[in-house]
Amino acid sequence: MDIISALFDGSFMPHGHCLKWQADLLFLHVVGDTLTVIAYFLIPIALIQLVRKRDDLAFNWIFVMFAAFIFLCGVTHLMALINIWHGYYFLSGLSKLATGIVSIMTTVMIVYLLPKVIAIPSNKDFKVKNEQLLLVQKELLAANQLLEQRVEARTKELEKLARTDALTGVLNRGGLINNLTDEIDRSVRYKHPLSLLMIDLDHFKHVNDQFGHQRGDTVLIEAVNIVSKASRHSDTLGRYGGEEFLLLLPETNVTEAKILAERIRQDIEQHPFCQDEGLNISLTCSIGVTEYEAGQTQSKLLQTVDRLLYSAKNSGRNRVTVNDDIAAKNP
Ligand SMILES: Nc1nc2c(ncn2[C@@H]2O[C@H](COP(=O)(O)OP(=O)(O)OP(=O)(O)O)[C@@H](O)[C@H]2O)c(=O)[nH]1
Repeated sequence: MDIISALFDGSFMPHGHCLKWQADLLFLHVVGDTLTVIAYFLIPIALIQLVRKRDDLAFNWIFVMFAAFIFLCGVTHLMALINIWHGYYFLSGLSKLATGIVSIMTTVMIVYLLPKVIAIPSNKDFKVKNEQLLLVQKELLAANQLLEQRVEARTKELEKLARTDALTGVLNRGGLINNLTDEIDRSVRYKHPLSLLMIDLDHFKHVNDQFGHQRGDTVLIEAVNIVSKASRHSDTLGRYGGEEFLLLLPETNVTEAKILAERIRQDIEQHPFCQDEGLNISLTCSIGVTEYEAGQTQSKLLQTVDRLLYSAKNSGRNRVTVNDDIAAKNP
């Protein structure tokens, strides 16, 4: 109770006496302290507002301590203002003590925090880091594009491999069927002729039996070269089966196809196979020739050319058999 009444004991000599109640001095002190009090009470409000709105700020509790310190400074100035007319020096001393304690605590905390705050990256650091990251992102993007190009190229390569006959390098059966579908579509769309040759080496089994499987492989490769040389770039050659090949001839009618088939037959008949290995293997082939007819299905077309090939075989081999019905329409 005594402490409380001592605190609010304003009976001491007011500070105005020290200033001799001189108006200009009073004016200076009153205006100076009033402005300081207003500022020191407003700054903590702003700091508390900042902490409330930006709870992500690092070490934001130091702003609260700073707000308390400035508020107490404001109280001290307020007391100085009051003490011009009243003598509340205990209360004034108490406010100074509180300000001192909070100031010291804030100072200690600032000293403790200083290295940590200095270590926080500056805007300039962030800018540099950001530029580095953008550069890395650019490099990653370029690497990704390169990777995508390589994957695309590799995929194309693999797709090509999947459609290629490993021994002869021409299309395999799957690839041939794909191309035939496309060629039929083109032929239907543009009403252009499309012919088909099915070429089968005669008695090829004998080559294998007599000269070995490896030489048989060489014969197949050479036969492919002969057919490729005889045909156009726009023609498509593929291996349909073991020693059976299919040649697709776009923009070619059955009459023209027959001429080509005959040339291929002769080229194979006249070619000395396996010459590089010191041999001179003679071989003939049989060829079925037909032309795509409007409305015909792909399987019907293949059946027709297959039937013609076997007709050539049955007629004694080493010959070309043409679909006469169509040939009659293309004299
Ligand atoms: N070397 C080799 N031989 C193959 C390959 N594919 C199939 N053959 C052989 O080709 C031969 C085909 O024999 P056949 O179907 O009796 O036909 P062919 O002997 O040519 O008789 P025709 O067709 O009736 O004139 C078989 O001996 C198969 O082993 C291959 O990739 N390499």
